[in-house]
Amino acid sequence: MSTTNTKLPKLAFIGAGNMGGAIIRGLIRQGYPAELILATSRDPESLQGLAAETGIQTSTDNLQAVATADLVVLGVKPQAMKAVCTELASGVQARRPLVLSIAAGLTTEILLQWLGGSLPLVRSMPNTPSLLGAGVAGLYALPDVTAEQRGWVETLFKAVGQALWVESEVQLDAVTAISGSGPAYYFLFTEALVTAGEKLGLPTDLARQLALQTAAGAGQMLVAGTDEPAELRRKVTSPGGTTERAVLTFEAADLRGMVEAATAAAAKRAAELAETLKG
Ligand SMILES: NC(=O)C1=CN([C@@H]2O[C@H](COP(=O)(O)OP(=O)(O)OC[C@H]3O[C@@H](n4cnc5c(N)ncnc54)[C@H](O)[C@@H]3O)[C@@H](O)[C@H]2O)C=CC1
Ligand SMILES: O=C(O)[C@@H]1CCC=N1
Repeated sequence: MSTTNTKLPKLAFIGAGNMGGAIIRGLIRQGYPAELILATSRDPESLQGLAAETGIQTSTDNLQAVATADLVVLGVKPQAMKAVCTELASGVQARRPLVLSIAAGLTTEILLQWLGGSLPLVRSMPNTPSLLGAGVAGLYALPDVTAEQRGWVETLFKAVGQALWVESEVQLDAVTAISGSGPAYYFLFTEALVTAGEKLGLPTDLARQLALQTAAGAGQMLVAGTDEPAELRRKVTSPGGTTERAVLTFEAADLRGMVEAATAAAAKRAAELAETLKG
């Protein structure tokens, strides 16, 4: 990233916890100028730590933070969002920066209502592998977001992984169900694999190492993209062999049906969250 480009936007992160902090660290790693990043938080100690590590500016005054920003990142928990948006409303309506929400569930309609009226707004759904630069985020922009502003948002998320746009806002509930919550599904499967290894007689540490490295290796093969997931599976599955028995057991227990039911429940919950928090 060019550090001499005068068009780089000035960023204000309102809430710099796990996710906001990960994006800030990613931007700094990519060479984004620290003096163009300001972050606020309710946790002064972690904010000081982040500032010492990255050289960014910090403040505990949210309104002051947005007063000079081109892009305001709303990085607080969904439950804290109403209070934060209401506090920011006068500042963002006066300055009219691009606003980016990373909160699960909360719709653009609700956010704009809390922010005091229309604004250029992007909703996103990142995921926790962003902490390691291996995230993926689904993004939805309101029609008045400019191409340049879309570019700013892509810069942010590409600093911690991939950034993919969706056409309609309702698709973000599906993104939440697949990739937002998705890391937890792989962690759950890995937990189950460790327990199964123990039950088959392996020491816990060995079962753990085998399961973890298998997850990492399989993940690397998937993203290498040389074969589709189904083809990769077929290549492990020797006819009449061990994998075939295991896969048939999964299919007989309707693993695919379980995945569909689980992700449908997550998507439904994303929609419910918005209703619950609307207040
Ligand atoms: N954890 C996950 O897997 C994912 C989380 N998200 C979303 O990211 C958002 C943030 O989540 P995390 O980073 O995990 O939470 P976190 O609790 O680590 O960070 C929240 C930050 O907001 C700050 N904060 C709280 N109230 C504030 C206020 N009034 N003014 C300024 N700062 C304030 C806290 O001090 C903290 O720094 C949430 O809205 C969540 O829905 C999105 C995708 C995945
Ligand atoms: O579980 C949740 O509600 C959040 C959104 C996606 C991941 N964590």
